[in-house]
Amino acid sequence: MLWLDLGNTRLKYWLTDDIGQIVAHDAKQHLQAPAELLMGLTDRFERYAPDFIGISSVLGDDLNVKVSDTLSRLNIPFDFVHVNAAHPLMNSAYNDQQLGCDRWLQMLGAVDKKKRQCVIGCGTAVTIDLIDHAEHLGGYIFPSIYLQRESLFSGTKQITISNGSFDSVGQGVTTQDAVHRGILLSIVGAINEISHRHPNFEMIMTGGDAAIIAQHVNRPVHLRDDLLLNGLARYFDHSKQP
Ligand SMILES: Nc1ncnc2c1ncn2[C@@H]1O[C@H](COP(=O)(O)OP(=O)(O)O)[C@@H](O)[C@H]1O
Ligand SMILES: CC(C)(COP(=O)(O)O)[C@@H](O)C(=O)NCCC(=O)O
Ligand SMILES: [K+]
Repeated sequence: MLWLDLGNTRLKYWLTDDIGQIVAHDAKQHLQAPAELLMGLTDRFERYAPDFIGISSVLGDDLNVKVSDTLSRLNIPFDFVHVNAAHPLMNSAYNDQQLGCDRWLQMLGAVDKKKRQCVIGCGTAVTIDLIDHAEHLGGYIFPSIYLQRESLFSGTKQITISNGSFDSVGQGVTTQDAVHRGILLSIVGAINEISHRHPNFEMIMTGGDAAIIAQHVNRPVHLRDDLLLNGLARYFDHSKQP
């Protein structure tokens, strides 16, 4: 099986064998041209010869059509995930016409009827979702580190910070540090606030920036970079069962 996760910044793929072990995987910035990036991967995908391609996309219909056109050339069956608020594994109070497919699949990959869970996606946006014994209560969306830095750059005259590392939440004494620590604090502060409000929820984090952010959260966090993959596998496994 080949699994694709089309996020707002990066295209991720995983190739799994018939017992679900990951055989190959990669993540690449698609620079808002995912179909073109995919074109460059088609011969590799053909060599993999998967029997099915399962796709999570938050890129919208126009890009999804271009992705479909590219994949159609491979003669490999593929399908996009559609959010189902009444899925047997998890019921959601969220508007399922609006809920991002990646948020839903990350939850589907983690959901456990016996637990209260806080699932945090650290991608282009940071998403926080609360699941109480397999009931999705809803969640939060806010800009992640690069989006926040870009908005300061474009929204102010004197802040022209465009690179640097997000590695501390200590107060800064230069613009460079005040910007990077302020942004990280805004994200970590929000997560710590949600964690404080829901002390008995298990904290689970995924996404490209999970490792950077988790280390500043004031409670143990389960880092799961396979969460969306697990959700894709559960979704398509479920859709096959009678
Ligand atoms: N402007 C940028 N410069 C460098 N890295 C970036 C930039 N924007 C995003 N990234 C990186 O891309 C990754 C995005 O995470 P990912 O979970 O793949 O997001 P999405 O699912 O939204 O595509 C993160 O590791 C982040 O550090
Ligand atoms: C919130 C998101 C942009 C996160 O996407 P990502 O950061 O993984 O690219 C995505 O889940 C999305 O487009 N959601 C639709 C709006 C909603 O979930 O309410
Ligand atoms: K947008």
